[in-house]
Amino acid sequence: MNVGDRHFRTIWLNEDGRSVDIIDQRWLPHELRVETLKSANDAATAIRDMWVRGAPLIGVTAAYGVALQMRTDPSDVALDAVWDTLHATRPTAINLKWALDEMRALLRPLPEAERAAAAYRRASELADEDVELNRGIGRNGLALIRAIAARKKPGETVNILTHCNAGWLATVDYGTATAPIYLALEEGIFVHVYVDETRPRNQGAQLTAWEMAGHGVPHTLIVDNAGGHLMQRGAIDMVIVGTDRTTANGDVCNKIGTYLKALAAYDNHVPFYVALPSPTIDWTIADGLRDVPIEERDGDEVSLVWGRAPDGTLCQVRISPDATGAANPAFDVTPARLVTGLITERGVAEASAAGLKALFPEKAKASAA
Ligand SMILES: CSC[C@H]1O[C@H](OP(=O)(O)O)[C@H](O)[C@@H]1O
Repeated sequence: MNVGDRHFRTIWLNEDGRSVDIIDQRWLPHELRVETLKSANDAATAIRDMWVRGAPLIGVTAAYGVALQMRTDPSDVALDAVWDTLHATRPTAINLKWALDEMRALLRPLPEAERAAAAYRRASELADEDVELNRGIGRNGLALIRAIAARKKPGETVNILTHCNAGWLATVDYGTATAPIYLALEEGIFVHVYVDETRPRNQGAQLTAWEMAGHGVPHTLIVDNAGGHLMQRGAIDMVIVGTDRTTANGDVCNKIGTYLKALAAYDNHVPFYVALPSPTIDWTIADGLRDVPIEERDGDEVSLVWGRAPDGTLCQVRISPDATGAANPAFDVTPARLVTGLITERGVAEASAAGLKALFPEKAKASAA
């Protein structure tokens, strides 16, 4: 997306043709910092410590991490070791394993001398494919926004709530939940986005709000607990969120707090959509509550908050007593029954095994549902 007059992706090959540049998202919205990953371990750190985050972007970063390793040591042992190292960084987003499996399946049969070039090529392809998948999600989600706009009076706004950041910063470009919003704005539809701050790391307040402001999308930051209140008062026309792993029967794992939004939407008859590229579907599991691993992150992410001090410096402040420990589950699971539809690159699927198989028939045999 454009940042000022410069187009950015979230990750790209450095001009040296070997290292990999990323936007280090920890410092947004206050500073746009680019970091250079020079090794697979750098890529692992960037994923684990959330310099980059978001399921599709995690996958592409891991793919480049494999390429960085193949340039250093293209052996089978190194290939397996880097798969293990990168896979261990974060447990929930299925795109991580999907990308690592893609890379290993490609590289294993190749002579070692050919592996580095093939790995960089494939990582670049995965990045480009992500952009195209998101464009497809955008087109399919746009139709839903158009339909809501058509039921409104001329000039009335379509009010959309989103949780966390499933924007271009969570992918290589365009985003998943935000792709339809960007297209709606470009089409002249009056859209407005309520942005959940999304505690504890505030991906909404820091990242989604930054994206919306940068792209000129009218938006309002709200605390996570305000969404139900707004839905009760008819202020929300639809909810669009992303996902880190959706099961074969449509259970949706996403940032903590998503389930509560889905409950409020269900109770207030607000359409609740989930935007996802097909690599985010885990066809091997059906029961999300039972089978999706939920990442438990450091409690300090709850107790400490980053921000800009009055003197302009970035700092962390503690918001709870030193003696108070904090629990920090990073994701929750929304049962398929609460999901209105899954916006994919191939169309909008019912959140069910049948709905997903109808759009992805080639996955039917592999489906656990
Ligand atoms: C398009 S995937 C975005 C997804 O990833 C976020 O999690 P995190 O920031 O911890 O990587 C969040 O669940 C978003 O919905």
